[in-house]
Amino acid sequence: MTTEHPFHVPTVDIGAYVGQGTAEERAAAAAAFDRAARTVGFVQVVGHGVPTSVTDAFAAALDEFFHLPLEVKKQYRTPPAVNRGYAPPKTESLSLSLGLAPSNRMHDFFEAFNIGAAVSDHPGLDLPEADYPENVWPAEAERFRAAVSAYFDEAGRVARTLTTLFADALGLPAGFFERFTDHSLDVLRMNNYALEAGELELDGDLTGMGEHTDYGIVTVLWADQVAGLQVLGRDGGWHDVVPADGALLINLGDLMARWTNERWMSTLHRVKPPIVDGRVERRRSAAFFHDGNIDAVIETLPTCLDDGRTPYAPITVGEHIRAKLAGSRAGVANTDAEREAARVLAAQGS
Ligand SMILES: O=C(O)CCC(=O)C(=O)O
Ligand SMILES: [Fe+2]
Repeated sequence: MTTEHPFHVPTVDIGAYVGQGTAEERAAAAAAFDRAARTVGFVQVVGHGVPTSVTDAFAAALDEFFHLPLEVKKQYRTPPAVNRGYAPPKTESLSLSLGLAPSNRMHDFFEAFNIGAAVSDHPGLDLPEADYPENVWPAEAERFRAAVSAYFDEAGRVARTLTTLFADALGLPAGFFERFTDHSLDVLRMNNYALEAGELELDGDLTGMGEHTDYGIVTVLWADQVAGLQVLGRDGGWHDVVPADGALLINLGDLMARWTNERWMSTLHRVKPPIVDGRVERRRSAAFFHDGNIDAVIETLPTCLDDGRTPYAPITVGEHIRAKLAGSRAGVANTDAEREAARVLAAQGS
């Protein structure tokens, strides 16, 4: 361990990109984001413009669904190959998205509900149904669909605003990312971390969600201000991170690390809830994954070629995401994530 880089998640105000900020204000925000992306890979984003009324209704909708009986929730399961609907506790293992066996030999205890971009959102494009499946909506949670859809739209707007900022931060022409994201494979994973009393003993080393990097371009993370999320710092240690007041946490995914040849970091993270008085404190989160067009080819950006590192081989969004989901959802260890897996192994024990 070294104290050379004390761990800190920087705050960036993107208000100048949400509204019509001046060129100077935009340049300052882009430069601040670039610094954070190079050194941490996680950012507290403020000035995002998501109304509190939308996040409040969204949080209530999560409660409405997750408080339903397990048997009801299970009606909304889909096969592992379909990344939609309900995922019961202990059915997924995120560390397998890196090709690593879960550290406690158990599945992660989060339960989740996924929605995302569907074929019907893009009439006329003839997108593959397997990657853009239709959503399922729980009939028993009446306000769920409207409230979740409203938040999905806001999170998508924030993600697209961020890619506008990314083009500036990376010295690319305005609108550079649009042709890679006009039918982006966007998914919102809503997570609930809650174990019943009595389930604790069974699980020894409790993992809410195993260590992983996110797969796509950028993730917009809403979460309760409750401990649990841990981020791997450059010091090799895991650090607790909670969203700041009014902030959304933003982190970069593997496709951005590939595009920038790791000038920007796809940072490893996990969820390890602390146990207080013999129980875990319930925690909700929702990760909006902006993953890009299924057919987009991701290769090192022209402005990121000159740093002496060997570029990653070009890959399509579809190839990359399918290998990752086969790991986390279907238990097929991903053998194509050596660089990330090595970083987890180096940090183990810390
Ligand atoms: O629950 C969290 O804070 C993190 C969730 C997460 O990393 C994910 O869904 O990919
Ligand atoms: Fe994640």
